[in-house]
Amino acid sequence: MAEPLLELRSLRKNYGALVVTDHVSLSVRPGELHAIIGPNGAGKTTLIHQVSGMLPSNAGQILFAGEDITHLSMPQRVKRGLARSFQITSILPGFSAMENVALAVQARSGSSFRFFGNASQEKGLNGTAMDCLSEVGLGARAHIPAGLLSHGEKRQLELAIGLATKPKLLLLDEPLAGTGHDESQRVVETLRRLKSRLTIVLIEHDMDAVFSLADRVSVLVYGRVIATDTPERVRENPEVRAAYLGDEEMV
Ligand SMILES: Nc1ncnc2c1ncn2[C@@H]1O[C@H](COP(=O)(O)OP(=O)(O)OP(=O)(O)O)[C@@H](O)[C@H]1O
Repeated sequence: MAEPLLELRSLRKNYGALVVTDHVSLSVRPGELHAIIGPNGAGKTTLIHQVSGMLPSNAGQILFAGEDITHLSMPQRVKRGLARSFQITSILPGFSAMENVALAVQARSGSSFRFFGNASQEKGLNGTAMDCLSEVGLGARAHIPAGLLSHGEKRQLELAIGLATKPKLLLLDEPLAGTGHDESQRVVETLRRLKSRLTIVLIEHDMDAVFSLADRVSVLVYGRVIATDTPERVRENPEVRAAYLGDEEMV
C-alpha cells in the first residue's frame, strides 16, 4: 500500500481540562477523498485547525509526505502542499472573483499584497487565478465582484482560493454549508472533479454528499476517532449508528 500523504499520530488539543481532540490517529492515502464526520462539537473543525497549522497541538505528531510538520507554521505547510479553505466566508466582496484568487495566490506564495505589481507578474497571477476559477466552474464569472456572486458561487470561489497554491492536499471545512439544493449539487460536482487529481480531507454534515464522494470516512465522537472505513461499512457500524442515534441524516 502507498505511503500515507497525511498521517496523524495520537494528536490532541485541549483547553485546560477540556479535551477537544484526543489521541486522533488516522492516515490519508494519496488520491483519496477522506471525509471526517461526527456530531456537533465532536472536534472536527479543531482537528482541521491543528492540521492546517492554525492551532498548535498539545500532543501528537502530524506527518505530511513523510515529513514531520507538527511544529511548522501555516505558511510553511502551505509551501509543502497542504492548503485549506475556510468554513467562514473569507472573501473580499468589493474585488472580482479573479482578484480574490490572485490575492490568495500572492499572499500564500509569501509575497506582500501589491495590487499594481509589474505587468508580467500580474499576468502570471491572473493566469493562475483564472485556471483555478475554471477548475471550479466559475471561469465565466471571473470579473464579477465577489459580493454579487450567489452563496453557492461564493463557496465555489472559496474552493478556487483553496486551489490557488496548487496544493497536494486540500482541507475542506463544510464546503456545502448554507447552499441550496442546486448549488450544493454544483459544489458536489466540482468536488468530484477535483478528487480525480487531488487528495481531499472533507468535513461535511451533508451525509448524501459525504457518502457519494468519500473513499473512506473517519468518525469523530467526543474528540476520538471511533471508526475509519469505507462509506458502506461506516454506515453499518453499530458504534457509529449509536453515536448518531436519533439523527435522521445517518439513516
Ligand atoms: N478556543 C476554544 N476554547 C474552548 N473551547 C473550545 C475552543 N474552540 C472549540 N472549543 C470547544 O471544542 C469543542 C469542539 O469544537 P469544534 O468546533 O472543533 O467541533 P465541530 O465538530 O467542528 O463542531 P460543528 O460540527 O458544530 O462545527 C466544542 O465543545 C467547542 O465548544
